[in-house]
Amino acid sequence: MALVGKTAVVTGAAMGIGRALAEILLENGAKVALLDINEAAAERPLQALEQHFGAEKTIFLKCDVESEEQIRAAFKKTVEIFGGIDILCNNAGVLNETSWEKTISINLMGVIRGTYVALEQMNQLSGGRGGVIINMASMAGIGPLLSCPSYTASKFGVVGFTRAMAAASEASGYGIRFNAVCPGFVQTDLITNIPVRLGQFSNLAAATHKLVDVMGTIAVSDVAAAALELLIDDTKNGEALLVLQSGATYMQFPTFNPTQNKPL
Ligand SMILES: NC(=O)C1=CN([C@@H]2O[C@H](COP(=O)(O)OP(=O)(O)OC[C@H]3O[C@@H](n4cnc5c(N)ncnc54)[C@H](O)[C@@H]3O)[C@@H](O)[C@H]2O)C=CC1
Ligand SMILES: CC/C=C\CC(=O)/C=C/C=C\C=C\C=C\[C@@H](O)[C@@H](O)C/C=C\CCC(=O)O
Repeated sequence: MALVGKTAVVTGAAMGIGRALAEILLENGAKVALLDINEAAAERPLQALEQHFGAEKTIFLKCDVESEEQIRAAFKKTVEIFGGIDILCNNAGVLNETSWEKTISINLMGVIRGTYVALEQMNQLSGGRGGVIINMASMAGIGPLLSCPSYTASKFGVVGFTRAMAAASEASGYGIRFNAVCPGFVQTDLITNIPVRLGQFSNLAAATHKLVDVMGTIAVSDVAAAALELLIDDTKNGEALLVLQSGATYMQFPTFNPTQNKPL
């Protein structure tokens, strides 16, 4: 799908990976609605994006992905201003093992809420234009991160939800592709103050820092570049793209033959 003239919604767009996603979408000619709970944090990045790409190409909408009402209002405003939605990047997420409910509500349920509200606008079966939805998972959605069990659960859920939605969409004719991005450690605020973020698992902070040292970190631009391939390539549906310092790799998952109930 060519991005020129398309409309994208990015959640958690005020900083980090979400801001990088917004930038690469704008660089490729899309209009972008930047959604975030943190309006103050979005102010300066938005000014910079407006100066570079033009104010007519971007809007910021305050939105808490824990609220279906706020998501629906933001999507409605986006359609009013830009005429429709072609792309959704469910990116907002937190790392907070002290409050596992919050982690699940934002990281997993926020992706599900955003997807289901977006279907009301994007699904070709209900008059939408179709398009593509990218869900920001993590390498911790491919393999468990011992110091972050609830975060890991949220990201495994994002990968599973994405792959199931991709299959449902293809079988039903939604005209929407669904793909997950699974980065390793990325240089953002989310991986600062790790011990505080680990809550009852803070005893595993040293092991986590060691993993960061061994695996290294990547830049937000590396994640955005990997996501771009999933946005543009119309053959990509149901993928989980692992993004590490060594590059991006499409994960292979076992397929089961229900009649034999064992991996093929
Ligand atoms: N930083 C990393 O190492 C990795 C991050 N990820 C994922 O990437 C996504 C983005 O994370 P980062 O850019 O690293 O973090 P970040 O902390 O830099 O940015 C997260 C953004 O989401 C926003 N946000 C938080 N809760 C929200 C809510 N309820 N509603 C709306 N917006 C909300 C924040 O205000 C912030 O602007 C997250 O889903 C995270 O789990 C995945 C793999 C690695
Ligand atoms: C402390 C920072 C936490 C959250 C940010 C985030 O999402 C970073 C995740 C980065 C790495 C996660 C690594 C998990 C590693 C273990 O699960 C190992 O079992 C390896 C996992 C998968 C290997 C993938 C493959 O098959 O090659």
